[in-house]
Amino acid sequence: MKSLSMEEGSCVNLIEKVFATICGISSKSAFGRKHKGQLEAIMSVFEMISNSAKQVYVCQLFPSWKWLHVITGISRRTHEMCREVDLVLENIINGEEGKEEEEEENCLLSTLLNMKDQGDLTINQVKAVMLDMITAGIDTPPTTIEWAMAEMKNPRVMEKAKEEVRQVFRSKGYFNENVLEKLKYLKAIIKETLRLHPPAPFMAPRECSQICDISGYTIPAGTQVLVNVWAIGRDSNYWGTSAEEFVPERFLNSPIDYKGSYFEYIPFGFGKRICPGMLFGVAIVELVLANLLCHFDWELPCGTTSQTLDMTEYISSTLRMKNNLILVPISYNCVT
Ligand code: HEM
Repeated sequence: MKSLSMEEGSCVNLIEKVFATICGISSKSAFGRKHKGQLEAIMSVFEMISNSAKQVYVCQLFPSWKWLHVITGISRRTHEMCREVDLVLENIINGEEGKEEEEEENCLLSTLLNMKDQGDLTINQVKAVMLDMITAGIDTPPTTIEWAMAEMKNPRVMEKAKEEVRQVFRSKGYFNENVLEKLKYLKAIIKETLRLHPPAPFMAPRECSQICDISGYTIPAGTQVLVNVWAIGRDSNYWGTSAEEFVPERFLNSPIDYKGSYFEYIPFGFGKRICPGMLFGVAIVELVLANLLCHFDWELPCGTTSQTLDMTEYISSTLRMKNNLILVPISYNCVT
């Protein structure tokens, strides 16, 4: 977590800071020790895909207008982007394949390449998994961290979180997977953040396999269906009169988890296509937040108060804060 060092007392664009750290963690587990040389290539793939995901295409609403893609040049641009992404992935993979045996290590890419050598995967499947890791795994944890820190504008929540994190750090001297288990309130904060601000508010689209009836509406077979996780998370039928408020306590002593078996709470989706990076993603968010809260006090910049902090949402590749969260870190020595 060295890259999380902050300049005392100056304004910090939190998501930018956290993004770089998480990109490093994710690409290290995907690409191993050599990830540093690949970071730029990985980021270029991420940029290309997320820029294309930001576009709204008319034929998503009117599928019979697909010809519009051809005459407006969208089809051509999409093919060009795919070729470019493919080339970058090819270069990353060739770099890994060219490694001497003693250089090989236990990262996702080398595991996938071993499977490919044994005939269990094709090269296109290897590329597809790596692309999934980059596109689905890099943006979601930083977005969650930014929203969690913004919601902790409530001093009661912030104080309680800092107290818990610092107490645990004092008794252990570090954070690892076992120590994170003790951070019950922090875990509740993350759950509450994902309830109000799910980074993927519509999950992956589903296709209706047979005609069905929902609340009097007939949904024909083959219809693309989007599940509105965001609206479900704010529905007062499930969350009561405080549905719109940030109250982490609702998750203390609650059986609701991330596994998609409580349909009122599905920030990681559910069923066959539930997020495969769930455990990894939650661990990253917990680890980064624990460190931020342990080693720093946080203030809003001059002129901003918890009432005026802009919490407007913005749909990009994930559901982000429209205006990045700017905070002022004050170093805190939690050992003394
Ligand atoms: C806070 C962090 C994260 C959140 C909230 C999140 C959320 C989601 C959601 C809602 C889906 C769609 C699930 C569905 O439609 O049922 C998804 C899919 C996916 N996620 Fe995550 N995710 C997170 C982190 C990660 C990480 C760290 C990785 C990789 C290391 C990852 C990899 C994936 C992949 C590959 C898919 C696509 C699965 C498929 O299409 O079958 N996610 N994620």
